[in-house]
Amino acid sequence: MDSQIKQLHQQLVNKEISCTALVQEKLDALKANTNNTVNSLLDTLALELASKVDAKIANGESIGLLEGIPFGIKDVYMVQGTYTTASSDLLKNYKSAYTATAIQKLLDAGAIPLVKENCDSFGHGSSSENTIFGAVKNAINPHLVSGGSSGGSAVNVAKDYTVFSIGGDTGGSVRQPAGYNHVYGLKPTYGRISRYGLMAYASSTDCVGPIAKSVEDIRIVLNIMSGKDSKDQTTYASAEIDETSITNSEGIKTIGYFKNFIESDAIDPKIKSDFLASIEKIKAKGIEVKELDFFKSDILVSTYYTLAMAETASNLSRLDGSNYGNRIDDKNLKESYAVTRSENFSEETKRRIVGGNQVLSQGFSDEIYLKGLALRDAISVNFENDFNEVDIILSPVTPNSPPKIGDSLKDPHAMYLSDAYTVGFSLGQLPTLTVPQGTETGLQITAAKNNDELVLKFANFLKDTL
Ligand SMILES: NC(=O)C[C@H](N)C(=O)O
Repeated sequence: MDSQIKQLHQQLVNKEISCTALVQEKLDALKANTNNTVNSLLDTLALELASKVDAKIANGESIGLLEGIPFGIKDVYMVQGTYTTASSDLLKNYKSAYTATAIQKLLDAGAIPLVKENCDSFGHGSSSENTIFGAVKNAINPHLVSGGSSGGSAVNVAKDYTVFSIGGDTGGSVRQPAGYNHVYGLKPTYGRISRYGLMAYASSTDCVGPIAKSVEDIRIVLNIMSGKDSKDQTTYASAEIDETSITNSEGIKTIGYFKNFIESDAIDPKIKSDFLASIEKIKAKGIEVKELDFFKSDILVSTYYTLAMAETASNLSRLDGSNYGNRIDDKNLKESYAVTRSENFSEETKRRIVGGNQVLSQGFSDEIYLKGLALRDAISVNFENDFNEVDIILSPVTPNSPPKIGDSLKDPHAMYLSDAYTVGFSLGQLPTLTVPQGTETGLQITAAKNNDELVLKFANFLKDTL
């Protein structure tokens, strides 16, 4: 059985393991880990919840599928009473006053939260080095970065410290670290899962995204978290995805890939040849493959970063030390804001706030911000047209393999460019999943809006094909 959730559920029900022993084993592994995945452990809460599950089983009561299953949470989600630091100095002592909707749904289903996970501060980064808790090390090679921003979450899953983790994906933050650590990571259609209680980075592309070791576990967790929420007006009601509907490849006849992604000078030759070899295997299974034309990938990167920086400058303007966070007092209120923000935000976050405010300022906004919005519309129309021709768009997750620790900090521009294949699908608000097959950093499967089911279906097909 592929699904770790189902396997552990069976073991709990058969009393082959106790929930307390399972939780304790994972907490010990998290505590001892040298990959820097942990910002704070939720050990007291986790063990309390585990003993309740054990008591239920001992009483002969039935338990739900997620009951007693240990999971991790990227440190940008509110969980009442826990530290929620966004890996930043500014919020290093901040405790959540409420719980995010997506996390509450998992808690209601009985899943057990173990850890708030290390990540790039406020989601700003592609390497999980922009953090006050130390760079997260890759699960396969600790000299390399874990990817980001949900690096701690992907490594915890890869190392079996958590059964699944909840990352957040604005421009690739779930998919890219999932690729770098050889696990599955989904960015659902924007609005499928409520963002309430997810610390806002760029609100128009922020998505809650599960990371796990199988398509089936992604499906289970996605179903629990999905749904309309009155606290997030962008959410919509979606039908549950049934297990049997994703175990056949019916409905997938044609897939496409972007020629200029694969022909770009920036792509690592090995990633290119592995991708093209995967395409041949897919064709051999009777699927038609079309080459698609698209904007150059550097246009995707510049459009994404223009809008993401503008949105984060606006979202983070509330963090000035007056209501939350690590306030530093100075001569007067204005100076106190300035010192608090200058001292407590990282270099990367300040770069984005300054860039974002420039993009939004008078004299620049018409030429840059409004142009960014217009390009985003054009990109979305391009995708809609593509999905009239193909059922799925396939691409490598990244043009490059994971860099060495330290390299991304030296060259932020190169780091932005490494997001070339993930950010477009964020701008289009499309469902897109990383699978750990096909290239060194995995493949990315994308479908039309609200077609998350097709993405999971194709992932199962690829597992049997590659
Ligand atoms: N947050 C994300 O989705 C990661 C992306 N590299 C960014 O810095 O915006």
